[in-house]
Amino acid sequence: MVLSPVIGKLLHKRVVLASASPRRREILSHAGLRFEVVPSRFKEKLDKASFPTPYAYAIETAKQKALEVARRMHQKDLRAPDVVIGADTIVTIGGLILEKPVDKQDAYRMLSRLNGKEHSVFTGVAIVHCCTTDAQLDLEVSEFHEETTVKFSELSEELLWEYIDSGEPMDKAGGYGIQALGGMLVEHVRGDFLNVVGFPLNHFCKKLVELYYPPRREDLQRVKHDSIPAVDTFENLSDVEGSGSDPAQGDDGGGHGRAEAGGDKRQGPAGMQGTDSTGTGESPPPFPAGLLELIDGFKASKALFVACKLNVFDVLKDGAPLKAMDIAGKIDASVCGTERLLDVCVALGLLEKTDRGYRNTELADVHLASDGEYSLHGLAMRSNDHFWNLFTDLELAVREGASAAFGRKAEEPVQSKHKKLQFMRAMHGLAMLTAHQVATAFDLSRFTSACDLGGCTGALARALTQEYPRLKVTVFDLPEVIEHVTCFQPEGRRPDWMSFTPGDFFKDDLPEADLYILSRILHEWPDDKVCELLSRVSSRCGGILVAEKVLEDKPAARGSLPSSLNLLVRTQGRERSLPEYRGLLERHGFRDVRLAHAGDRLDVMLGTRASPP
Ligand SMILES: O=c1[nH]cc([C@@H]2O[C@H](COP(=O)(O)OP(=O)(O)OP(=O)(O)O)[C@@H](O)[C@H]2O)c(=O)[nH]1
Repeated sequence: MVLSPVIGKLLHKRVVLASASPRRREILSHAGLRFEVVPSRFKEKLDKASFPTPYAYAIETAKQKALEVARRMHQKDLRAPDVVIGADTIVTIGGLILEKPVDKQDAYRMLSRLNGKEHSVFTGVAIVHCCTTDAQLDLEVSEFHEETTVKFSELSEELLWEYIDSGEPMDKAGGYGIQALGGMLVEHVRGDFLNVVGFPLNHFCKKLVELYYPPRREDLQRVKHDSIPAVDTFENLSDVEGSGSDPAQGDDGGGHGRAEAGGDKRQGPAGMQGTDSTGTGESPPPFPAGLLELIDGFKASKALFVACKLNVFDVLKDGAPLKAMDIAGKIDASVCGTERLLDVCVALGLLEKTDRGYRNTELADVHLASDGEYSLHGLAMRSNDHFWNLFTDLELAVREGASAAFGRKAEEPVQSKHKKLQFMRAMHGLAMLTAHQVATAFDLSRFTSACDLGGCTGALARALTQEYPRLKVTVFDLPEVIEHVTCFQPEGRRPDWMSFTPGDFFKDDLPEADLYILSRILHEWPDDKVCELLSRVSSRCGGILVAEKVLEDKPAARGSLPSSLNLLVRTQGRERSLPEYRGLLERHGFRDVRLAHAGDRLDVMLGTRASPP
């Protein structure tokens, strides 16, 4: 039985499910779809940091899975199937993406993170239409994602381990299977259940409707865009030639008068099948959803900045949900404006809306309230107050080059106390997120003293002293920075085991150290200044630890692009590749320069030299 008429549209096509997931196979075959299964060989190793959202990552992975199968099948038979379906399911919590656990400990880490909390499950789906002409493969990809929110009960350690020992978590995103034993861990689900299991069937059908029945212009006014047509709207939808009852063929078999001259044939994705759904003789291109999202991206950023500036996430932190009117009162803003801003924050995944009002998502609680240990509120504020304006000069910076733009409106002298603190908060938020990974990227136990040049609030220095209790660490930064470091220390006072020394690393004497650290410093400067700084440290130490996002050989990863433009509008510096960093370090006597990844946003290089006599 085929309940959904759009599934019927695929019945006479050669459909391939590019997935090894038994759940996806089951969901689609229960829906009446006939297909072959060809598991994808695509390695799920895309750089998560290079995607603007977790779902963009899931969509891209789904797409690559499907494309790999389409291309492989085409190569083998010189004929690809008509349609290849790929999917990828991920779990996100607190900004982290969880996939399938690699072992029991990993499953334990995942389930402990989810324990007692709410998280999101995203499935990205790609529907690839293939067309082979003269042995040439032409592919058209349609993609979408679905989000479902799942809340776990508070679970005991014993129960978690019992569940892990059942073996169920191992091949499941986030380490649980909601359809089986894992269902017992779940308190509630908001959204499509099957999406959690691995395939958002409902959205898939809507997408097929969009692809196979693009609305005619006159219908646009009366058909709600995203609804699945009722079964009686498209009766007898067989693709069999001469069936005579496809409404697209223009007879009256339930076709509801769609037979006008030049009417749409509604056979599938317009681009692939030359369908004329506009009546103008030209096929409309695929809907450029990603591009539109990009065009609107600045509005999303600004909404986030304004919500931070108005302290929306502070008002809602750890508290009961509040209605728009109450929030408006607390942030001193209009009710209608506040409500719109709150709804946008819901759409962006920063807030949740329930019958009782709005509340922070975990992401907002951890990163957007101003007082958390891992708060990025300072970074959002600096982006709003400083980078936003600088980016209005991007065109000029591109036309004239960094050196011409630099100095005109570039880096502001960090003048007022407010600005200084905002700068430090932004740096502190970023450093806190990566400090542990930078500190542990290499074994530094052979060094006895370290100096973090431009170490700002000492976030990295603190992580180093925690990792190497015998390491004596000095933070060296400008006097106007050192003046304010105390308020960033957890105990509200400077710790005894670290020292802070004020100075300018281009001009003043540097503290003696065995290891010099330059974290996010070198990219701020052009090569001549980098050389000046490296020659100041090279003769005095046994090693150098440099933390930067290293440009890869392939076209720049998306994650490093905004930073690269940031440097263009703001400084004369630039991001560099590993050979470039290696060249600079080797020129100053550092040998054996090694690279380690410290998470998605930062890489660490360690270079050593024979200790000075
Ligand atoms: O509650 C549940 N949550 C998730 C699952 C299953 O988890 C996996 C997710 O992994 P992925 O999307 O990478 O898919 P694979 O299994 O590796 O198959 P592919 O060949 O398509 O890459 C998926 O199987 C979900 O069904 C679950 O069962 N319950």
